Amino acid sequence: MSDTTPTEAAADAPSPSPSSSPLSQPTTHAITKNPDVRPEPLGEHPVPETRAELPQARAETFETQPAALKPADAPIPAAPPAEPAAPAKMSWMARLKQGLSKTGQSLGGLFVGVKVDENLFEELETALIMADAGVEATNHLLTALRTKVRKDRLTDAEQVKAALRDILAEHLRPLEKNFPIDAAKPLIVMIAGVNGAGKTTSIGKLANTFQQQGKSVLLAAGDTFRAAAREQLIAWGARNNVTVISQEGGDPAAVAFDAVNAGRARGADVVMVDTAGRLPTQLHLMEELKKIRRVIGKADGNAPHEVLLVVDGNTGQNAIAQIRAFDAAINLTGLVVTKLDGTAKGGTLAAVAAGSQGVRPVPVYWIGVGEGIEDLQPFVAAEFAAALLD
Ligand SMILES: Nc1nc2c(ncn2[C@@H]2O[C@H](COP(=O)(O)OP(=O)(O)OP(=O)(O)O)[C@@H](O)[C@H]2O)c(=O)[nH]1
Repeated sequence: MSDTTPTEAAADAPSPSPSSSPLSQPTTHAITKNPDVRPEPLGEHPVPETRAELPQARAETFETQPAALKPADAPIPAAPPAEPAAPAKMSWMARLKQGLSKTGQSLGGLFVGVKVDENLFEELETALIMADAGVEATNHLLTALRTKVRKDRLTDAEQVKAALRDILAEHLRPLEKNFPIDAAKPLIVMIAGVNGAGKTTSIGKLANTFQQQGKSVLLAAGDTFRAAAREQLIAWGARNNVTVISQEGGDPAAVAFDAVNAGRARGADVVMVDTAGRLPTQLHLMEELKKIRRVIGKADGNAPHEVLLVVDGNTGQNAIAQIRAFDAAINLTGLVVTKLDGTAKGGTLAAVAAGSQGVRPVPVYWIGVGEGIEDLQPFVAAEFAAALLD
C-alpha cells in the first residue's frame, strides 16, 4: 500500500505522542524496557518516503528479558524448537465437538431414529438456518444432499448424515489454507476485529504456535487506547518470551511503523500488529485502521503481508457483515474464528464459504477452541464438518 499521494502521506504521518516516560523506569511484570531504544517523541518524525530514511524503532520496547548491552539491531534469537507436544488432538476436537454440539443438537441429532423423507429435509433446512448457515449455503447443501440421496438410493438416516458431512466438508474446503509463515522475513501480520472478538488472546496463541515452529516473534501493541489491552499483550509477550513494542497513548500507526522497523532490524521472523477493537459502523475508527495499513506499507512496501480479521464464532450472521466491512476497508487475507468451543452458530462458516450476502470467502487460517494458549487449531474443513455433525 505504498501508492499514497503526498497529501495522504502527510495525513498518514504518525501523530504526536505524549512525551515518552524515562526509559530507565522499571515496568510491570518483570519486563524491562530496552535502554537502547531512542526516546524521541514519535510525532516529531513524519513517515519517510524511502527506506533509506527510515528511523530506528523509537516506541518504548518491553522485553521479557533484560536487554542491557544489546544493540538495537541485535537479532532476535529464534525460539528453540519446542519439545514435541503430546498429541492433544482428541482434547481440542472434543472441545470443538462439545461447542458445536449446541449446533449439532439441531443437526446431528436430527438423524437419530428417523426415516429418510421430506420431513427430514425440512428439519435439516430449519436447523441449518438456525445455525446461521444462511439461505445460500442451506440451499446449496440440501440440493447436493437430495441429489446424492436419490443417486445412491440412500435409505438409512446414518448414511444421509455421512453424506451431508462429506458435502459440508467439500463446501467448506475453499476456506482451508495453510498460513504462509515463510512468505517474507519478517512476515508482517496486521490483526483487526470488533471489541472482544479475541484478538489479543489469539495473538498470544499465534505467538506460541510460531515459536513452536522455531520462529522468532515480535509483537506491536497497536491498541493504544485501552491500557489494559496493552498490558494484556505485554503479559502475553512475557509468557511467550517475545519482545513487545508498546507506547502509552499516541498513534497506533506509529507503533505499527516502529514495530515493522524493529522487526526488520532485529531479524524477527514474524511481526504481529494488534489493533484496538472497533465496530464497522465507527467510520473514523475504520479510517484509522486503513491508515495503520498504509503506514505499515511505508515501513515495508510489501507489507502487511497478512491482514487477519478475528471473528467471534458466536456472532452468527453478523460475522458476515463484519467480514464484508473489514475486507472493504483493509483487504483481508484471512480469518481467525474464535470461541468455537461454545457456540450454537456453527453454520456461519458455511455462509462465508457460500459468499452469503456478497461476502468474499476469505480463508480461515485458524479456529479458537478455548482460552488457553494451546487452544488454537488450523482450520480443517473435514474436521470441522465432522465436529458439526457427529
Ligand atoms: N472460550 C473461548 N474464549 C476465548 C477464545 N478466544 C478469546 N476468548 C476470550 O474472549 C475474551 C476477549 O478476548 P480478547 O483477546 O481480550 O479480545 P480482544 O478482541 O483483544 O478485545 P478488545 O481489545 O477489547 O477489542 C477473553 O475473555 C478471552 O479469554 C476462544 O477461542 N474460546
